[in-house]
Amino acid sequence: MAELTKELSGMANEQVTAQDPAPQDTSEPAPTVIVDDLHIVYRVFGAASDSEKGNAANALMRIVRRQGRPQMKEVHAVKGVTFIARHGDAIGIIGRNGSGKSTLLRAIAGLLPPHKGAVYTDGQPSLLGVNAALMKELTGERNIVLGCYAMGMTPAQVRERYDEIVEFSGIGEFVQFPMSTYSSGMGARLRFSIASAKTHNVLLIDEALATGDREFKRKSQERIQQMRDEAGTVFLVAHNLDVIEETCNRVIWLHKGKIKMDGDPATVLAAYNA
Ligand SMILES: Nc1ncnc2c1ncn2[C@@H]1O[C@H](COP(=O)(O)OP(=O)(O)OP(=O)(O)O)[C@@H](O)[C@H]1O
Repeated sequence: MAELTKELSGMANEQVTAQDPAPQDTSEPAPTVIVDDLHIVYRVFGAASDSEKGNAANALMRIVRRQGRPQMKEVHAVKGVTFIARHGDAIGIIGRNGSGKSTLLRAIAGLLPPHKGAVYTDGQPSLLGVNAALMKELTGERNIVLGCYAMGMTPAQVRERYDEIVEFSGIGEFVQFPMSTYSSGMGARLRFSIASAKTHNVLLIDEALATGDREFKRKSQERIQQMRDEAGTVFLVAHNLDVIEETCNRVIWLHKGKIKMDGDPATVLAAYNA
């Protein structure tokens, strides 16, 4: 990994950096995530070609002609992204809708195969997203237990952390109700509480804090800080730039699948808002 780090720092890249990279400092924390010239391409089957789209007559003709083979379209969502994240980093990822933020997180979590390039991670990253896999038809209680098992906790560890998870989520007696009865904010809070009950080397948070209220936001920011202190790395995608500014020590700005800027929050957010 050290060799790759050296190699990457020597690589030419077109990204704008807000601050000059620090000279090689041997006391720098070790890398947790290395993203090396990553390209992610989605293949959408059944998509219409550009000349055919958006036309009801064309759609009808396709049905009448029983056109068998669907068209395949490619969406190049991440285009040559390169960066290194280190222990103790909290990295905010910002950018317009469709700029590739969620795709990048999913690729770091190992859920999307690179079309080109690679992602190297220290341990298995955990992705906590708006659609994180909790089961709506099960109660909060059951989801806490299953979620903790899914993160590799033992029954004894689950028993030990259970009350704290419920307390942190603030969902109270709703823990006994199916998650389908929760508001989106309650669901997001429970997901964050479960995910943060375990120390992660790399935690990826996709908009999960967006729906929490002010009190929950404060608590979750403290929890993220605690994870950083325990030398984990946290990635945070949020449209709420205040959350990014208050929580992160570094911000990556994605634009049309490429890194437009990478640096300290004040500088990058100022440029983004300009
Ligand atoms: N499952 C998918 N299949 C095909 N294309 C996809 C898929 N998911 C995302 N895309 C496309 O990839 C590009 C990047 O999407 P992505 O969701 O990563 O952006 P984002 O920055 O997270 O957007 P938002 O801020 O709206 O959440 C977009 O053009 C989107 O249409």
